[in-house]
Amino acid sequence: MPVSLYASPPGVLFPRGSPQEWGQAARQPPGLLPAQCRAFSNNKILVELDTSSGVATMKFKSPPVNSLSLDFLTEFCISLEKLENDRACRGLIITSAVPRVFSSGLDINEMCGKSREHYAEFWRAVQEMWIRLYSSNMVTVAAINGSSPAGGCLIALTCDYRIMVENPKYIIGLNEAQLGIVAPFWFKDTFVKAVGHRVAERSLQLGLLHSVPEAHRIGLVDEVVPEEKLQEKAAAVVAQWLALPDHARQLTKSMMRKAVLDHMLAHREEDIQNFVNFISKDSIQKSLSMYMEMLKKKKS
Ligand SMILES: CCCCCCCC/C=C\C/C=C/C(=O)SCCNC(=O)CCNC(=O)[C@H](O)C(C)(C)COP(=O)(O)OP(=O)(O)OC[C@H]1O[C@@H](n2cnc3c(N)ncnc32)[C@H](O)[C@@H]1OP(=O)(O)O
Repeated sequence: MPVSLYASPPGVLFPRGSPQEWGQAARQPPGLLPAQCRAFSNNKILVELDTSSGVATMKFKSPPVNSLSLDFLTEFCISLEKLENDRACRGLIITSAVPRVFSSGLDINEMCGKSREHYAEFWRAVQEMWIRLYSSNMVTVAAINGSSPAGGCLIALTCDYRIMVENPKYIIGLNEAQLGIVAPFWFKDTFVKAVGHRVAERSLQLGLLHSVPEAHRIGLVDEVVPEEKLQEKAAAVVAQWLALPDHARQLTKSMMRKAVLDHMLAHREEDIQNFVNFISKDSIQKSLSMYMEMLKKKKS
């Protein structure tokens, strides 16, 4: 019997309507998947569950860069909830269906020129995503097949294990400082837990985006593999973790993560207010606009 780490985290994010309705239309037609495979999909995420192994693969499919918009976060949380509640699912591999990018992090458009109410709703969705993934009963593995700055890196850090594809063009890190913004305390805590205080402090203050070998060296990613080996390696890692009794692994995970999770949950509303006040400042809005301009110029 799975042990609930945080039974029913606050589900304020979800739209009304039956979760069963969601994704039905996008189900794979019968015959395309092996009998032991179930799939559901929405606009931004595809999930395939292999019921024989108990492992689901979640693929981000929101081009051009899998940015974490409010819609994306909502669909991500609904997908996580469906899997968490599915007794056939014990492990989750998160990866990208978009070439060269795992996730570009929070959608900057959601943080520019919007109302305070919108910022609050958006930030609650970011929190919800992290709470669900960080407290998941499932074994979670990030199969990072592209660049993964800021919020993208947070998703990877929130998993139990990170495997990244070796590619000189890919980068990963919490680069918020480069945008003139600040990684909130629970991004920082998640990062510190993975790489230690000194490495995290330097990386966060400088807003570093690490190459793949460097990310491996500092412990930001656990393993580096060639692209063609990624899925096989991720499946092997999940199988290794799932070989342990669920209750022992889940309680250990809960114990290791409790302090960080409790801290966040205790300060959740305050964190939303801090975000809204911070992001509404003219100076921050200007920094974000300049960063978006810079991204666009880089292309031309
Ligand atoms: C006192 C304390 C108070 C606490 C307050 C807390 C505040 C904390 C606030 C927020 C935390 C923020 C977290 C974040 O995640 S911010 C997002 C950071 N992300 C980035 O910096 C990544 C930016 N993107 C890239 O570097 C690249 O796009 C890439 C490496 C991911 C991919 O490169 P490439 O394949 O070359 O694609 P393009 O650069 O050409 O991009 C294509 C297209 O997509 C747009 N775009 C890219 N990233 C984003 C994004 N994150 N949001 C929105 N849009 C994005 C890009 O502009 C291009 O658009 P187009 O020109 O219109 O095609």
